Amino acid sequence: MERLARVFSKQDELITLDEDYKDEFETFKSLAALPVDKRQRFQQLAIKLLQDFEQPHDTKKCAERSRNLREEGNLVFRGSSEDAVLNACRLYTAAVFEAEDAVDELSLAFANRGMALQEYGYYREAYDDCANALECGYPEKVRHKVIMRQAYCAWKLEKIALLEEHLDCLEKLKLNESFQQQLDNLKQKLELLKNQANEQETQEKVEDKALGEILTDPGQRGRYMVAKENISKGNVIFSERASCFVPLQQLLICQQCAASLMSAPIPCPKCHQRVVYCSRKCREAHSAIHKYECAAYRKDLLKLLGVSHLALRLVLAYIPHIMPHLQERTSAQSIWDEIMNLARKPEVCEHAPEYLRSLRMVSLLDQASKAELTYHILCANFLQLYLKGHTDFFDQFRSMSASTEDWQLIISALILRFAGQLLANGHVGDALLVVGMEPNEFVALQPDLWQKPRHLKRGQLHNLSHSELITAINLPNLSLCNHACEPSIRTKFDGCSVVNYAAKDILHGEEIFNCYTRDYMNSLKLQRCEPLKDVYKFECACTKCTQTDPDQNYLSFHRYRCENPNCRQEFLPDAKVQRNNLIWWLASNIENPIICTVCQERQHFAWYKEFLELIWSCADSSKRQALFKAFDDLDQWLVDYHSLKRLLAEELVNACFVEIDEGTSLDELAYEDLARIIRKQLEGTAAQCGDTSMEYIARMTYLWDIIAQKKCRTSKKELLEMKGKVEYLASEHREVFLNYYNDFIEQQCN
Ligand SMILES: C[S@@+](CC[C@H](N)C(=O)[O-])C[C@H]1O[C@@H](n2cnc3c(N)ncnc32)[C@H](O)[C@@H]1O
Repeated sequence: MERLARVFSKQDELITLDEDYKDEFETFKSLAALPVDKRQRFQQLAIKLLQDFEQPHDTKKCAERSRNLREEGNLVFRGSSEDAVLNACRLYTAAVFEAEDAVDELSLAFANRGMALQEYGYYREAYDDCANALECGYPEKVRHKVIMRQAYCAWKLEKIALLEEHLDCLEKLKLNESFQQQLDNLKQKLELLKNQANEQETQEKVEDKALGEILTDPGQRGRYMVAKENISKGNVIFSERASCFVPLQQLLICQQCAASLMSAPIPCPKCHQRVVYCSRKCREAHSAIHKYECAAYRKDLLKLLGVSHLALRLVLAYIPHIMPHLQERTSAQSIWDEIMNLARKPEVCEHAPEYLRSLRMVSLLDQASKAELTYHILCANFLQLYLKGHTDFFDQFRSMSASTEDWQLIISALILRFAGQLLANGHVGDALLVVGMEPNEFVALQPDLWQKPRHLKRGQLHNLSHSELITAINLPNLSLCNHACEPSIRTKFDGCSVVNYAAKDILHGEEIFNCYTRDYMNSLKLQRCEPLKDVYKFECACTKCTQTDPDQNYLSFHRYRCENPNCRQEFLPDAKVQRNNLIWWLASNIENPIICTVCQERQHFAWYKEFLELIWSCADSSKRQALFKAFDDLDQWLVDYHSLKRLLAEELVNACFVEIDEGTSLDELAYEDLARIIRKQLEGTAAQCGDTSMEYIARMTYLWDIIAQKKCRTSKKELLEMKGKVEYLASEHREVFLNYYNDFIEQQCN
């Protein structure tokens, strides 16, 4: 990071930006027009840095590490422990990762992992690993073992054509008696399968609903979306699948579909374990992008470039669509003019291809600060030089009329343009992950959690309660929604797809709003204004911001009863006196004590410290009881759904579950208390964040665990209501939640 900053700062000294920002193309044209020696120095700085980023690599050491891990996996696999198979899968996965480009070891690691995955019941993944092993050159002598395994998995997956193919291949090999027996068995299975049913590829048909249409306002708010008909709360307004996203913080999620619950991640062997796929199919689908990014991942430079990495992905994904419009263009200027023509064409309808919808997103670079603009220019230039020097990206333009230099100019300008657009239009997607897991560990391979594929053990659902931002993602349809502090949509992120539900009833012709910041229930007006102005360059005039008391909703979650025995009145803190920060419990806000607005006495919150002390000692059952009582006593100071009550409930529940997870058994009353506190917390969460929010669902997992263990009373109504929330989860999580419900909870409906 430091090296890049140093180079950028030296480059910055060599360029002067015009006072008036014109556009991305003019910007790079003026850089190209720098005096030759200056321009060379400017570019050499970046080119040298790109070379310096190359990382040493020792294939022999990789092979050694991989072999050790695989051998460790073999020992575990042969062992008798309950978790042997999944633990072996973890070690074999580590062996696959560590092998990197040591293909001999890689093929063995894949083959062994395939064996363990098959044993555990992950047949699709096991099938892929057999193919991976063969592709990496699995030894000829023993290939029949892997092919037999593939055939077995194909049978389990009911893939008739694949099964036939593998059996044909095995027929041609010389097999010993035992393998011949297996082959004969599988041949019989094939006949049975053929008689059973026609193999049908279940194609998930994504219905392309769109209950919103796009209108344009000549003013600042530009394009916006309105309801084409009355839409009831909870209905789907529109869904969208992104073709471009990047994992945040180099998370190891599938680069193609953003799956986060992978059981057999397949890494790219060339870029030092930084890129993974959930299947061979995803790896294949992403190859057109990755072939240009692989070297950058290898140098580990993409993490330094923020939004420009996503901008690069847009360029890589859309260039093949844009190029046919530009075949005859002979100069950079005419190419750029045509791209801008495409970007300006009126919005035909929501069915315009994604690259056009993305080209048409608004950009706010003309309003960016000089420092911000310079940074994005230097990032775009850096990436263009990377593509030129370290990939064959520019070869595709050889058949075009314009020169490679022209295309270099265009690509720099396009990366800059997309980066500028993404600053105002980019989104971040979330998913439920496990807290505190090492970055190179995978949820689906944790033996403590699972009883079989996609079925958690009883009492383990709460481990999937950590909602984290995992992707920076381009969704040009969702980007058409303008901002209001009370959004009309609830967006569900499902890998790289989104589904937008109506968050309230919306009337025909009403504008459909997204919320770009924390909403009016979760922030003061002043706290929202700043990012809206800084990032999105507008002042919010939504109904919530313009009402007489714009903070009333937020403040209703901050009602106190005064501690002063002579006052004891209910009061709402004054946001101005509190300097727009009511979160006194954070250490950073210690200077912001809460003042009673009735008697003007400062509140000392002695009970808060006592509560935390009880949490720290909640391993002790008498302290635990005192803690439950202290929670009920919070009502003396915190009124209704005070947001601190929710937070303290969370601390309490987490602390108790740490004890439960460590084997402490709570008595019946304690479980009932815990369930009561979670229900209160859920009520508060529903009031402030909505009862379909990720916050709600995350906290609900704790109640499901208590119910699954038959430790608290419940009603059919409560169970069915909670089951309904699963709709708002990504499909891979929905499957796990529904399995859990069916395995442990459904039975209690009776
Ligand atoms: C994600 S885009 C929304 C779609 C945009 N109106 C368009 O024409 O493409 C965000 C930009 O739209 C404008 N915008 C969004 N909400 C607005 C609002 N409530 N008032 C004024 N401008 C708004 C701002 O320029 C903001 O940077």
